[in-house]
Amino acid sequence: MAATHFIGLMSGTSLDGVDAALLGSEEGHHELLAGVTRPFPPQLAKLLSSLCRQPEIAPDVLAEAETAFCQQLAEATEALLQVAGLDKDAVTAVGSHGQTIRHLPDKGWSWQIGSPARLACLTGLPVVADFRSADLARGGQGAPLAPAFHQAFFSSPEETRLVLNLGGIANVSLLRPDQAPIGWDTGPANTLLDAWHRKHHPGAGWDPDGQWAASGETRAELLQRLLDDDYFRQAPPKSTGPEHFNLNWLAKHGGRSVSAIPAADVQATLLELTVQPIAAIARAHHVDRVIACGGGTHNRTLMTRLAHHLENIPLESSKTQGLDPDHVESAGFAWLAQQRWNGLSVHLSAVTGADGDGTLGGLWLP
Ligand SMILES: Nc1ncnc2c1ncn2[C@@H]1O[C@H](COP(=O)(O)OP(=O)(O)OP(=O)(O)O)[C@@H](O)[C@H]1O
Ligand SMILES: CC(=O)N[C@H]1[C@@H]2OC[C@@H](O2)[C@@H](O)[C@@H]1O[C@H](C)C(=O)O
Repeated sequence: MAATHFIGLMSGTSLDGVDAALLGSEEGHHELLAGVTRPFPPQLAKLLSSLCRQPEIAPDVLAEAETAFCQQLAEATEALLQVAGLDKDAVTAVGSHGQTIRHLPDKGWSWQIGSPARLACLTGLPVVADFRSADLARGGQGAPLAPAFHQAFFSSPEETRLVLNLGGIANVSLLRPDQAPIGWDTGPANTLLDAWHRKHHPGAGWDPDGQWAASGETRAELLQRLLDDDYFRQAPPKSTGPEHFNLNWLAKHGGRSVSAIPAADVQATLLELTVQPIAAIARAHHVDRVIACGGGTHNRTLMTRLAHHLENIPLESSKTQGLDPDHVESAGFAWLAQQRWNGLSVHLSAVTGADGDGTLGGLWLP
């Protein structure tokens, strides 16, 4: 069978830009052939961030953001093809996640912008998009979707593996030999760390290498207050987003100590809030290995603290398995596009709690 090429586009909850991946597949074997990350122009990042936070959204502002966002998706596709040295005729389709503006699965919906029809027109390529709606319509959370791809790419017949995405939100996939994957969002990964850092270092996107967090001291009482949120206790299926974990949440759950202690101590405590629930999951499921991806893998303090809490469980970057940690999510949407193109069901109901499995996403032709 000849090799096929699918492109995946993802821009996540961190609102840092578009990740694009080119996935080559041949006889069930998948390979990341190229990946690019294009930061959003600052104006667009600001606009998207306000849409994600504002309780009310004006249609004109939304349309403006969506149009500019689609342009970024098309430019990322173009840049990817150039880096890969591939003619677009060799690409079967583009899988486009879109930008999540709201994720409220308990109300039965999750909303991603990024008009697939416009993108198909701009790129001249078929586009597969709207990956979450069918699962939500079947009563599922509509997230996380990555566990199916993680199973296809990272599973082992001998080992129980935990694949961990450290984006704005953290999500895990538990891959056990000969079993369907399960997975869920564990809570915040970088979203609170970024927001708290930005509040105290205006203009700086994130805490480089977690240096500020490393300069602070974890406050056990504050950590316990934050861990008392029901989300951490809730059994899967579950998914979340910055709609829940944001600075208002921190103020509400942290109480007076958030403003009374040094800001660096709050950052150190938020870092523990990210790593401790994840490590507890890995230990409880006796996993043989944790494979990490997402931007948080670049935060050395976060990775060091996670390794500490994992005790003797090996922690490695997805790079050691042949997949750049910055392109796992986008590669996942290339893979999901391939499943949809081939009319294949994606087995995610054990993850999302949907009534059953089925195809995910719709198809837009140029
Ligand atoms: N050098 C670094 N030091 C510290 N943090 C970093 C570094 N590089 C990236 N990050 C973190 O990674 C985040 C981006 O991660 P990523 O692109 O995986 O998130 P996302 O895909 O937008 O989120 P999600 O997976 O929730 O949708 C940044 O916002 C930042 O917090
Ligand atoms: C609604 C939404 O955009 N959710 C994202 C977010 O980012 C990480 C986590 O929360 C995960 O649930 C999901 O993304 C990945 C790609 C997923 O669906 O698996």
